[in-house]
Amino acid sequence: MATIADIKSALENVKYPGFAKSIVDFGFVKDVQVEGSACIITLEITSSAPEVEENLRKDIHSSLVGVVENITLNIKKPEAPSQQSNSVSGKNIAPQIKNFVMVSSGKGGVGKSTTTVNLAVAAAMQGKRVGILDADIYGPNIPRMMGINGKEVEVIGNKARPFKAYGVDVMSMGSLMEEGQALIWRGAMIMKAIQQLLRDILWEDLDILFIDMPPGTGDAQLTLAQSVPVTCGINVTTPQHVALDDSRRSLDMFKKLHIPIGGIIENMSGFICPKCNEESDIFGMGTCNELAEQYNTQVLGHLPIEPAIRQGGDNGKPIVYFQPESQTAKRYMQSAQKLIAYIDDITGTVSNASIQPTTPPGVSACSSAGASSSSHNGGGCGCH
Ligand SMILES: Nc1ncnc2c1ncn2[C@@H]1O[C@H](COP(=O)(O)OP(=O)(O)OP(=O)(O)O)[C@@H](O)[C@H]1O
Repeated sequence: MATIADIKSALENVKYPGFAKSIVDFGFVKDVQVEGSACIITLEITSSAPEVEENLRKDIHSSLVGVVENITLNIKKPEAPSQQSNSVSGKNIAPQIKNFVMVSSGKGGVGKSTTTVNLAVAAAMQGKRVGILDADIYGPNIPRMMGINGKEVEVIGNKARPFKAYGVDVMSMGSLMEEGQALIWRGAMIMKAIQQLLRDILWEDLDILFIDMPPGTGDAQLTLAQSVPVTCGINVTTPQHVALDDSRRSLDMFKKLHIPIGGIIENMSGFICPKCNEESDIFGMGTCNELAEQYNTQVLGHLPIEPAIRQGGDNGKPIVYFQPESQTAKRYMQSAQKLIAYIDDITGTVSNASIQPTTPPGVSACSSAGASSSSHNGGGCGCH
C-alpha cells in the first residue's frame, strides 16, 4: 500500500509545464492524503491557463501508475484575468523596442557574446538604434567586451539607465550584480530577472535589442519568448560536428517557441594568421551550410579565429569598431546587414502568442502574487 512519502516521491518527477523544476520543488503540492488504495492530492498553482492544468493532470496520473490507483486531484488556480493590457498580458513588456533578436548557442564558449557585441556595434554603425541586453546570468561577459566593466549603474527612481558604448545602449546582469557574487539561479528567479531586465531598465526607442542568452535551452529562453515577441533568433556555433549537434537543440528550441530563425553564425571558422594574413582550416569550415539548409535558414557569416577578435573582447574594444578595415570587421558588417534585411522582411509577422502567457509578468512560478506585486524588492517571488 502506498504511503504519503511514496506519492510525494513520485510527484517529484512531475515538472511544472515550461520549467525544469518539479511541482514539489516549487511548493505547489499542498496536501496529500491516503486511504487504502485511494489518495487525494491538493495542488495550488499560479497559472490560470487551462493547458497548464491539463498537462499537470496527465503527468501526475502517469507518474502515479503502479503507486496508487484511485486518484482525486484538486487543483486550485488563480482566476483568469478578465482583461489584460498589452503590458500585463506578457505579449510585449518593452513596447518601445521594435525588434528583439535572441542570440543563442547550444553550448558555452563558442563566441556568443563576442558575436552579440560585434553584430550590435555593426548594426549601430549602419544607422540603427541598437541595444544589448546581457541576459547571460551565468557568465555575463558583455560589460568587459563593451568596455563598461566596473562602471556604476545610474539609478533613476526605481529604474536603471543603460550604459552607452560605441553607439549602443547596454545593460547586463553583470553590472547589476556585485562583482564576484555567485548566484544559484532557479527557474522562478531567472524568470523574474529576465523580466526586470526588460521592464525596469530605461530602454529608449530602439530598432533592435540584441539579447545575449545563457548557453543552452532553458527557463531564460522560455521566459523571454513569453515576455516579448522575439523577432528572430540567431544561433552561434563553431564548425565541429559535436558543436553542430548542440546547435540543433538550440534551433529546435526556436521552432518550439515559434521564433523565426534569422540565421547561423559560424564562428572560429578557419584561422587568419596575423603575420601573413593567410586563412587556414582548423575546426572545419562551412559545415554550417548544411545545417542552415536543414532549418531553412541562412548562414549570416563565417568568422575566423583571429587573435584580434579575442583581444578586442578582453580590452573592451570590439574589432568591428576599432579595425573596420580588417577582413573580420567586414564580415561582421555583412552579417549585420543580412540580419537587418531579414528583420525588415519579416517585420510585423512575428507572433509568439501561442506560447504565452502562462503566467503574467511579475508572477513567478513559485508565487501567487499578481502582476502588481512585481517590484525591485522582490515582491512576488516566493523563493527568497
Ligand atoms: N572568432 C574568434 N577568434 C578568436 N577568439 C574568439 C573568437 N570568438 C570568440 N573568441 C574568444 O573566445 C572566448 C569565448 O568567447 P565568448 O565569451 O564570446 O563565448 P560565449 O559563447 O559567449 O561563452 P559563454 O558561454 O561563457 O557565455 C573569449 O575569450 C573570446 O574573446
